[in-house]
Amino acid sequence: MARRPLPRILSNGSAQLARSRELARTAADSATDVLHPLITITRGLRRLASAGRRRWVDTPKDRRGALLFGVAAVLLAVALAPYGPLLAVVALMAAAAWHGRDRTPAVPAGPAPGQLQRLKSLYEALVPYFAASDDPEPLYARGGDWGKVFSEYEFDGDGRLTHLLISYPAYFTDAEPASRARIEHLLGAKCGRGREYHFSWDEEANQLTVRVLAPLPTDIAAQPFVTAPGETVLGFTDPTRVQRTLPLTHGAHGEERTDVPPVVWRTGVRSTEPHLLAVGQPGSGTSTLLRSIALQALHHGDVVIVDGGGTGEYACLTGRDGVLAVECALSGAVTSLEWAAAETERRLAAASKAHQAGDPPPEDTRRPLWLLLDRPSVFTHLAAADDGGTDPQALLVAPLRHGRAANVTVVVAEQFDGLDALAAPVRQHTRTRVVLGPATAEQLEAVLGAPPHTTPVDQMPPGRGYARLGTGPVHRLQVPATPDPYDDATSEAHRQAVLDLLPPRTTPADEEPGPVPEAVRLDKAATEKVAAAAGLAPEAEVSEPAAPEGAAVAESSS
Ligand SMILES: Nc1ncnc2c1ncn2[C@@H]1O[C@H](COP(=O)(O)OP(=O)(O)OP(=O)(O)O)[C@@H](O)[C@H]1O
Repeated sequence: MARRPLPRILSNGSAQLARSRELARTAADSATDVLHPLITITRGLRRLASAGRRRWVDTPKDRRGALLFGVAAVLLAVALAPYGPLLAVVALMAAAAWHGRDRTPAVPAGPAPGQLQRLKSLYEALVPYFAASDDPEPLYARGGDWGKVFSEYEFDGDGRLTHLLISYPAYFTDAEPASRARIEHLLGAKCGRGREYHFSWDEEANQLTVRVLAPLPTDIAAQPFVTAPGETVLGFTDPTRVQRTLPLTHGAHGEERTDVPPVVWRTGVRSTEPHLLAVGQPGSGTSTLLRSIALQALHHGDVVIVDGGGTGEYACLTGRDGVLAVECALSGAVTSLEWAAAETERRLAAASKAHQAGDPPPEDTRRPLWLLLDRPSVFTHLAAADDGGTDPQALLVAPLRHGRAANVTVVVAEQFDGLDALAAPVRQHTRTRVVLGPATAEQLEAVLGAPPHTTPVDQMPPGRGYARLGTGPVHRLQVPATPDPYDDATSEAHRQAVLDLLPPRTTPADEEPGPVPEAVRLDKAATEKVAAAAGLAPEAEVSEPAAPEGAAVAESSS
């Protein structure tokens, strides 16, 4: 069957359209070239006129007459002078041309020579990772065109890259973490060490965006944070993934004000990750994080602290309103956690009775109770050494499992080498995770459950690390400086910031335990261990769970 020819408009209409568009564009370009001097002079006249108007408006009313007279005299002189009007017009045009010139700074045509060298070497470094020998049109090839793959780039004043958009071939295995990690490692090294980079992979468009992250602020001290009940600020992060900001003071004496994106952890009945595990090397700042959490928790709740480190880092909290116990010894830890387990069950039973009766949960089940455990693995080892000794972690099962409904929150801080000693329920129920201080990629992934999207930094300041709430994104984190105010090395401003946040003391002055020298504390722990080994009864016994409000301070650190 013979094919009917396509209608004319369909066969060559679009070609004609394109040709006319091209003609119109050329005509417009030529017109712009011809009219350019006219456009410049018009713009200049407009600018001169508006400058004259401004001058007139700025002149005080009593001097306007003199100004008008001056202008009229000049005009008269010009009009009477030979060739005056002609010279005046020429001068005016020259002034207009000068003022009307285009003042937008010329955009550099491309990168400076040093920057070009960096881009070229980065391209060459990526070739082995992104090239395939059987690709007929390779994006990456030795001596290839870097301009095709780096569509956006920015440099800082020192000529180092701060932003880069990289295109890569579709066959690159960007869904595999190992492949991504190789590229991220290479880019981190080639773009300059000592800075942190954020990588954002767009698998659909086959593009990778690299951004340099500004360092997180390290001079933010503990302070009252503007949060709702049930919210705890773990620290501060980048604005990339967190939209909310907190108004804060910072600087050596808290003299500056700033808005910083926080990592906010929600606890309580509606929380999906009601317990927290913080891990780090010794000295990485996990105790500081626990202290920061305790100071925030004390606004609305009660706190029990179990300190396996035994260095008295929580002594400042002893005897304060809402602090039910600060335990540094195994027997005290067991006693307090037995009480906490019983209290959790009591709260559950009371709440369920109220539900059945159609009443709201009783008031004494709603006040948040916080169990903060620093290095519980130490007590686990001590309990194992004591034949038949109770492991405090075993007492955490009820608070961990039912804490959400009973308003009981468990926070555990542990060092990397003590992670193996953590009980299964602790690992299973602590779904908010924090890693502070230096950590390998494997350690980060093991604790957080996902790798961070940023390169590790060479020098980790104390309190710096990563946080992940449940299955959410991994955030960079800087914990607010919340030092032990009894530590001599603490700066006066930070010490005062913590002292200002401490609740008033509830223990009478003569019973106040006060800060205890480390040697005494350790002696006591050792004595108890021996006593327990000899089958002696623990020194403090709490059989009934006391009501949290106004509860006596269970003190084992004095
Ligand atoms: N967020 C922070 N900001 C400023 N300094 C911090 C921060 N966190 C910790 N530090 C400082 O780092 C040091 C160690 O902190 P911290 O005692 O909290 O670490 P740790 O992990 O508990 O170590 P350890 O278990 O050995 O005591 C302290 O001198 C503390 O002041």
